[in-house]
Amino acid sequence: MEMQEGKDFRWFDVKSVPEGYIMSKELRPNNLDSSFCDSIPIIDLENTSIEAIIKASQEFGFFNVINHGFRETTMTDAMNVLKEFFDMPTIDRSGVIPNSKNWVYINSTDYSENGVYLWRENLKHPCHPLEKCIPLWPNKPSTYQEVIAAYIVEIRKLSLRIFEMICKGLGLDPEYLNDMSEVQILAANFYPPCPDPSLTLGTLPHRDPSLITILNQAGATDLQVMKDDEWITVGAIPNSLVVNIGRQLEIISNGKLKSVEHRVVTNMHEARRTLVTHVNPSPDSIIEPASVLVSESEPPRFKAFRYRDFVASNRAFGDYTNVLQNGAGSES
Ligand SMILES: O=C(O)CCC(=O)C(=O)O
Ligand SMILES: [Fe+2]
Repeated sequence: MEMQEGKDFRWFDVKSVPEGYIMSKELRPNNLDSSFCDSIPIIDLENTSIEAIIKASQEFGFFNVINHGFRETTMTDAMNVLKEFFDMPTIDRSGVIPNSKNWVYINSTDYSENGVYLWRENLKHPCHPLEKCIPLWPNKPSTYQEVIAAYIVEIRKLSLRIFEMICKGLGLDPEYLNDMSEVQILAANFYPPCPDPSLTLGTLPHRDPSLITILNQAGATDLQVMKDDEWITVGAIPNSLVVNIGRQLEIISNGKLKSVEHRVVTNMHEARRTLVTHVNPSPDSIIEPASVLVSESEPPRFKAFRYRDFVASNRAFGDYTNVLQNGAGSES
């Protein structure tokens, strides 16, 4: 990071996209006007049916949840502390301690995919067991630990409600998913404005390695989901949370629920900040199609594996698997 005349210049303070950030032709979003749409289903949690959640999870793999029961301040405080974190001088954000049981802050040029940098900065840390993890999180801004802990507690409650409905809808024991899951990882992203969004990506197309992921995009757009071979943009609904089905839940449901590709594009005008919580199986759980969903006429479509092995062989958390998967609770 260069310091000139006392100002903390940052990588995105540029008039054109530096070469290192230009995606290959196949990955570039090119025309971003075509696909605006807010048609991922909206689930009003106080007034919904189990069928609506199952249908959304089958057709889109994504839904937008409103009336989720969060106190509004829990959401806004979390987004505010995130803004403060990413606005701090670079030196205060640098918490990368490879292979330690700690948090990682990834500047755009610390990490490249396919040799190209993503247009984002990223903070990740483990969240389970919560009490042990909290003191290891960033302590600048000074309210970070307290505010994010309150957010994680609410996310856990929400994930339990959603899991119970999904279990009922699939015909599983209502506790099936609750018993095997934890809010394990928080990923906070900062996507600054970009001078040419047709050339860059904030996040490459991927499917989540989680059971479900709960995303707070604070009313911003730029998240796109693959539907019928086209990218559709997830609309901005104030105070909503975006839920998506991860690969593990697709497998447990024997393919009934879909884990769908998504990506983040950039925009010229406004920074996007997101708080992403991955609700994952515990590392030693065995993932396989639930036995009640398998029969002679519906054979298992996936083989059983240990979640820990899935993470390792898919490099599911990139270069930081040790830090993130082992977390504070692990002996290893
Ligand atoms: O930041 C976002 O909007 C999405 C990030 C994402 O897809 C992920 O962390 O899995
Ligand atoms: Fe994702």
